[in-house]
Amino acid sequence: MGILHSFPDWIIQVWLEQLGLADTEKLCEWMNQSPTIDLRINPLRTSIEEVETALQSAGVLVRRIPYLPQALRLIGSAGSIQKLPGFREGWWTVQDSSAQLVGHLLDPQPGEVVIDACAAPGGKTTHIAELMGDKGKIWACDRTSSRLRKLQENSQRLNLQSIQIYTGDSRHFNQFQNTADRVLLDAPCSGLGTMHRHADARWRQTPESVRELSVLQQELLTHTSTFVKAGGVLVYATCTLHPAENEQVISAFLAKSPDWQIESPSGVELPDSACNTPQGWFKVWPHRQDMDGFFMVRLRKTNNSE
Ligand SMILES: C[S@@+](CC[C@H](N)C(=O)[O-])C[C@H]1O[C@@H](n2cnc3c(N)ncnc32)[C@H](O)[C@@H]1O
Repeated sequence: MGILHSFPDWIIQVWLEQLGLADTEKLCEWMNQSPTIDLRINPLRTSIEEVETALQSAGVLVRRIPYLPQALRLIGSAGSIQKLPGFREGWWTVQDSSAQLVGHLLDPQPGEVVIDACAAPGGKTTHIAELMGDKGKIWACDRTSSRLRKLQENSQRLNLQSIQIYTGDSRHFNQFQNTADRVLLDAPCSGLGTMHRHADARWRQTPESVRELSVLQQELLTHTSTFVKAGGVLVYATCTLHPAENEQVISAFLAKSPDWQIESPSGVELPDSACNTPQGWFKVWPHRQDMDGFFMVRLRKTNNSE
């Protein structure tokens, strides 16, 4: 039981209800390990083979990651990330594997209009641009301008042209109604799936802050869903493992939105045990997949909706 005490009781309770004791202990052990560093290769600038060779020549060990043909995991200490070969050239971005899965679930196509409603600092926006071959239009919205500056820097470093930035609250944008082929809502959340990356994160949130986040998430989902054209797609994602911010947000939305349904992805590979929810949403438990905790679901607006 010792390892459980390194997390607040209410968080342990949330996990015990979903996992049982033995699995919760494994999750806590995983969350107490040092975080791994994954790279997402920018295929518009280089190839995974070229990055592997450059890193190995600099003495950095890497391995490939199942399910993700453009991803590498750094093995052991790599020193300063920004000094590694290929960083300044825009060959790659640091992004955990589970966050990379979100872009694949969205599955954006060249020439489409995509709205990234909570975009900064742009890990997923830049992935979307790469997946679209930098062809099409991506509206990157966020209410935090300091984080949007980071997004601007990242897209310049990666030499991406298709991203247009909007500062503001995505619950109040009115100019995007029925304009997007796809919307990504990577919602603000309690971050219970990434606590190993932020030393203070496990103490920062409370049950009350989770309740407030859940309300914000539902408001964001309700409004940003209106951005999607009939027949289009919305992916909702968080890096938390709290049902009140995930399953319950989606269930509440679907209950009042008859023109929306969950869609199982085709042509997208996700780790098996993360795919296996009967409801169709994906939950990445870190200790099972060896990647950050994530929740993601693809929703489709039916063709006959306005
Ligand atoms: C999980 S982070 C997004 C991470 C980003 N998608 C990425 O992959 O780099 C959530 C973001 O939501 C933004 N945010 C929170 N509330 C918002 C709102 N009402 N409207 C727009 N952005 C919001 C925060 O500023 C934060 O940047």
